[in-house]
Amino acid sequence: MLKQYAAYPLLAQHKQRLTEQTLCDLFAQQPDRFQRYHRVAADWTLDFSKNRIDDSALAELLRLAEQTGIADKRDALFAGEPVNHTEQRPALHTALRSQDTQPLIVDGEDIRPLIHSTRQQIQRLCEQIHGGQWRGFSGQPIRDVVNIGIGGSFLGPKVVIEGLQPYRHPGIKVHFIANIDPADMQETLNRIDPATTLFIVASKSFGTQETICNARACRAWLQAAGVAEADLAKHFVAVTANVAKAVAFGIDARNVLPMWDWVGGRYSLWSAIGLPIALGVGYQHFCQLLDGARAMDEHFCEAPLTDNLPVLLGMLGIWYQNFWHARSHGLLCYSYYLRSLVDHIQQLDMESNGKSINRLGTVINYRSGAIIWGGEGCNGQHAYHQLLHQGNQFTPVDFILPLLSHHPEHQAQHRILVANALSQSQALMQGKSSGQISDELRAQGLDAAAIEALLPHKMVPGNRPSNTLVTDRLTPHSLGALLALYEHKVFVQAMVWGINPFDQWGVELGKQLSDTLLERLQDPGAPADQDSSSNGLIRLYHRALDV
Ligand SMILES: O=P(O)(O)OC[C@H]1O[C@H](O)[C@H](O)[C@@H](O)[C@@H]1O
Repeated sequence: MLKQYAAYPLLAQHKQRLTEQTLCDLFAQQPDRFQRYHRVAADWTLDFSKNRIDDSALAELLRLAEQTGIADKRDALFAGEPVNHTEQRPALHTALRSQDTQPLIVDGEDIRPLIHSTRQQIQRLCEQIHGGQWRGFSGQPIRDVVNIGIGGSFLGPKVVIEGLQPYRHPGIKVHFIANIDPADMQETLNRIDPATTLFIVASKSFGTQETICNARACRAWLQAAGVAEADLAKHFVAVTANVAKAVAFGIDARNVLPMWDWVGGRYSLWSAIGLPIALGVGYQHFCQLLDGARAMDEHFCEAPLTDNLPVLLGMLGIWYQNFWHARSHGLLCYSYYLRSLVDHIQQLDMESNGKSINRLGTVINYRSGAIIWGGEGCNGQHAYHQLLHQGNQFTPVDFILPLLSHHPEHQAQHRILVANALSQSQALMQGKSSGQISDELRAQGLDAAAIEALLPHKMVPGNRPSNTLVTDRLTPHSLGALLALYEHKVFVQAMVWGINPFDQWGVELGKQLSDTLLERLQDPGAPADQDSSSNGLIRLYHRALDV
């Protein structure tokens, strides 16, 4: 698909042309690059001037977006058409934050009232828990909320809870149990009191092994603490699309909040999966988070392609993946509060666009989803930035930077963080030439031979592209907008690559195989009927148990 668009060969020519020019050349030719190549939307400014583009390459990239029919495809997404064609479902996460009151029909039913009543349920729960009316088995109010869930039922709420720590509700602490590794659960249980804990079992399917296993173990922990069967309901709520299974698990039907097939797991933090967010930072802040996402939705729908942040981010990603042969994309978050953002965006992007089959069922002959990696700045500077500066992989990155701290008494210290973010993108762009390095070494008193020996090791090639996204302050509104920005970036890229970003069949195989392997692990006398690597590892497990 991609290679058939008229813009494709022209972009390949632009790439050839721009290979000859460094980012510093481009900045010298266009001293107004920041002015030309920055855009503002929904609390965020995107500076994309430090990319290997000029006006004509950018125009061609946007023509490619246009040729893929991005505007129509976006409208189909928002209108609730079955864009997830392998599961014959719409993907209506945007409806969860919309204020539109026009009916939106899915399977013959208007989903607006469902969204509305679920929001009311979330609000009511917040009132009861924050107001101290909801009480545990011994009559004490709830102080700890433990979200048991994994994947989309974990990563989105976690990034928001961490991101909005300055807004946390004083009476509630939110914890997460995701991993089947019992250490995750036990370490959490060690920190909480059964009498004041509410568990949220968050699972769209209510069939995910890790979640159900952890939920059972937490129920047993409550029972062991003396909670009678009749009182368990005071300590459990569920969020799921499979109410029957939640009720069969033992959760009071009145305490089951709905999820729907038309919301993908990794797009679900805006639904009742966001309950821990509302409980952790307050319902009003949860609403502001949705407002921020809606502001980005409106921008995505209304702004021309040339001003459209998700389109620009998406197309720049295509530029590097498909024309400059990048394999990965880094997210460098200069905010402690955003330290887990990369985990969420990793699932969002890699589970959505990690596909090699197009919508027609054909293997694609171009690169699709990038490997997403990254972390928290400045910390990364003292770890993996070495590879960014001197390694031989072409790796575009996004810097994400709130300009102001939530701790004004430490503004001077925060300024150092800002300086580091800016200096890293500058260093990636400019590098350091042999002339500069020789001068420095000479000034330090090194002789010519020593300088010649050190020079290649100290040179920094530069010419490495980056985007910088800044906002004044990380608030519920700006965080919502940021998360929606990346959702739409992923969508734009999927449309250009012609793939379905809303299914995830690849994750099923491991789940299937693990059942058989679990049987072999449970039985020391099990036949060695797997491949020799698996048989060998099973043997080691049994041996370790014996020791
Ligand atoms: O919410 P659940 O049904 O428990 O699913 C949890 C997660 O597990 C699945 O295997 C998928 O990879 C994720 O997309 C999903 O979010």
